[in-house]
Amino acid sequence: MEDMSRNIMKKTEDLKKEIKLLKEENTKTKRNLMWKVRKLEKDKVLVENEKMRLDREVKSLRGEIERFRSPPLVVATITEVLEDGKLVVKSSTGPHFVINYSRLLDKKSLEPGSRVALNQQTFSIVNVLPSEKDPLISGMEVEEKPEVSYEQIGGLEEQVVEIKETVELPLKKPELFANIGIEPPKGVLLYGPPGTGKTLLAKAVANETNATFIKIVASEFVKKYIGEGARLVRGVFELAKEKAPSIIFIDEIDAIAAKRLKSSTSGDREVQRTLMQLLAEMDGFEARGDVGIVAATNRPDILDPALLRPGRFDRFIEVPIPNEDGRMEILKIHTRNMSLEEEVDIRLVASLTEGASGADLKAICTEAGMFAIREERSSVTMNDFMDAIDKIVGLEKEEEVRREAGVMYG
Ligand SMILES: Nc1ncnc2c1ncn2[C@@H]1O[C@H](COP(=O)(O)OP(=O)(O)OP(=O)(O)O)[C@@H](O)[C@H]1O
Repeated sequence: MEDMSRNIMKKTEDLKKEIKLLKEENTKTKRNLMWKVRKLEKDKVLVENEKMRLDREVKSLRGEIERFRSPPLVVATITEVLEDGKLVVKSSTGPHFVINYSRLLDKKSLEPGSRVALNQQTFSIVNVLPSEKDPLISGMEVEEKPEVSYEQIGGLEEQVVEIKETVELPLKKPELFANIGIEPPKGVLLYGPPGTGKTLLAKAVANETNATFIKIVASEFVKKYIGEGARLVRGVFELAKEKAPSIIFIDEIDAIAAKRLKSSTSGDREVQRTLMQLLAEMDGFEARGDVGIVAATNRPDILDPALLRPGRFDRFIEVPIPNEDGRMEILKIHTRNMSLEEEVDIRLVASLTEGASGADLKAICTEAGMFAIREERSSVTMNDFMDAIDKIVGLEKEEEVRREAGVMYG
């Protein structure tokens, strides 16, 4: 009896153990299954995302195919807007058409001169096109009366007097020259290192004479508009006459007016043609008229003497790197509106910046201001200026090393 009861107990024990094991196994399996379900759910989301992405790609490729399949559109220019909701357009292939247009189009953009794209079969307007950009305009800067006055130019008193006499006076009082019986200079050449204020001087003259300032960068012209230089020069002079009084400022003139080299590539010939056109334009107009011509270069030594003959650029004004007093004047101008700590000694900044151009000094002031802003201060300290000098002078040195192969002005 006792044996039996022990046996039963043992069996019960074993069964309990087995149940416990099974329970544990069950929990494990459950956990595994849950983990698998979660993973599958994650995979599902990934697959769904991927599907969405592929759907989008298919859609965009379909659009692309559609675009390739659609017939080309005809470009036309509106010549007349008729009263009954119709337009007369001149297609780029020649003929004129009278067409209807959708009321959904912005009526304001449909005016004579606007360019539109037409469906080849139905001749309905598919698109109003942006106006054609004249390459002449994108190669030049045109400013009606620039906002630069002589007070914003530091350390160039003599140059200001000279430019007033040679460019401003003939524009303002041509009769003075006529009475005395002399021709004022036609073109004035400003020469000196980069960033010394040549553009500023030309802009200030334009401001003083209420003239339109038309700036072209000769090197850009040669690079961007191959084969078009001469036409563009003509265009610039035409525009200057149209907008008169005006000042034409030709920056980096050496790019089109370097001494003629013996070897002549097609690029050289193109530059030659541009220069010839410039000379022809200068020869063809009245010095006492209302267009002033100012050119600038860092390399006066390489200019073609033909350009410097009387009646062309026959006045030269040197715009040098400022001396200490000049630097002081320029620093005063650029710190005029800055909030400075009392300790800031501009004279010391001027004495520590030997060799800096006006543009460098402006950069030093801006950088000093940036140091203060970065440290969330509301005024600039002497330390900020010292750090700024280090930074800008350091950059200059790097630049010098990079340029070391080129022969520079001075
Ligand atoms: N004499 C100066 N007085 C005050 N600011 C100056 C002076 N020179 C240069 N600057 C500052 O540097 C900037 C660049 O000068 P600017 O464009 O006149 O030089 P640039 O001689 O025409 O140079 P580049 O030969 O590179 O065309 C000016 O906008 C001005 O802020």
